[in-house]
Amino acid sequence: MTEIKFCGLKTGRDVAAAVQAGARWTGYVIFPASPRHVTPALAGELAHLAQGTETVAVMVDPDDALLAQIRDAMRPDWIQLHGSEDPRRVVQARAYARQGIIKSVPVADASDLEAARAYDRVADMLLFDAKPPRGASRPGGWGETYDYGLLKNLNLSVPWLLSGGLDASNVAAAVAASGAKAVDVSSGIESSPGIKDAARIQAFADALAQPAPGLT
Ligand SMILES: O=C(O)c1ccccc1NCC(=O)[C@H](O)[C@H](O)COP(=O)(O)O
Repeated sequence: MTEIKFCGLKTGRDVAAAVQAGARWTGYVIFPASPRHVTPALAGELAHLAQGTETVAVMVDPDDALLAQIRDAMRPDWIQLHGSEDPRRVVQARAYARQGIIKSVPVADASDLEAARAYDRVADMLLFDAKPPRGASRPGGWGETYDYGLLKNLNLSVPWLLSGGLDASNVAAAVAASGAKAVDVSSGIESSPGIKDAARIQAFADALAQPAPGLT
């Protein structure tokens, strides 16, 4: 079974839909420039509703004060570092999460995968995401795709998630191409930036329950 992280949840309704669809992880973006931004206090309330899921605080180069704020308000299972945090900073941030750190790695071509090696065994999980468009105001959540097959046969010691431009129409093929055991999605389950759609959330989960196109 492919595990799912539904990311960028902002309302109790979003959380209920993600739980109903069988989310393993629910993600909350704490980054004011994002259309998915929630305050630490709201992230705490939503995480409380997300019973049965592992909660993820998604942050971009957070300082210690913000990490402490999110720890106290939300007590996240995971902190996803989605900025330019180096391996040393990943180790420091670990103290603020109950289970560990997910480090994002932006991918456009094969050379980008080398960067992931520096975080293997340093982060507890990796998340391979598309590189944001040039000049972007935030590092994730753009619905950009890349060649998911680049991830096939990655030899890493830690688990990883496939992310970037996934939706119900392409996720099964992306899993087949990459060999991913877990996936992350945000804009592919929205009707417009920051507005989650319960039907798209369920359709995404349903797509993973079907055989990939071309496979029987
Ligand atoms: O989603 C955002 O707005 C965001 C802002 C700042 C940092 C990270 C952000 N998202 C991180 C995620 O984990 C997204 O799910 C990931 O980038 C994939 O997004 P999408 O291509 O839209 O599915």
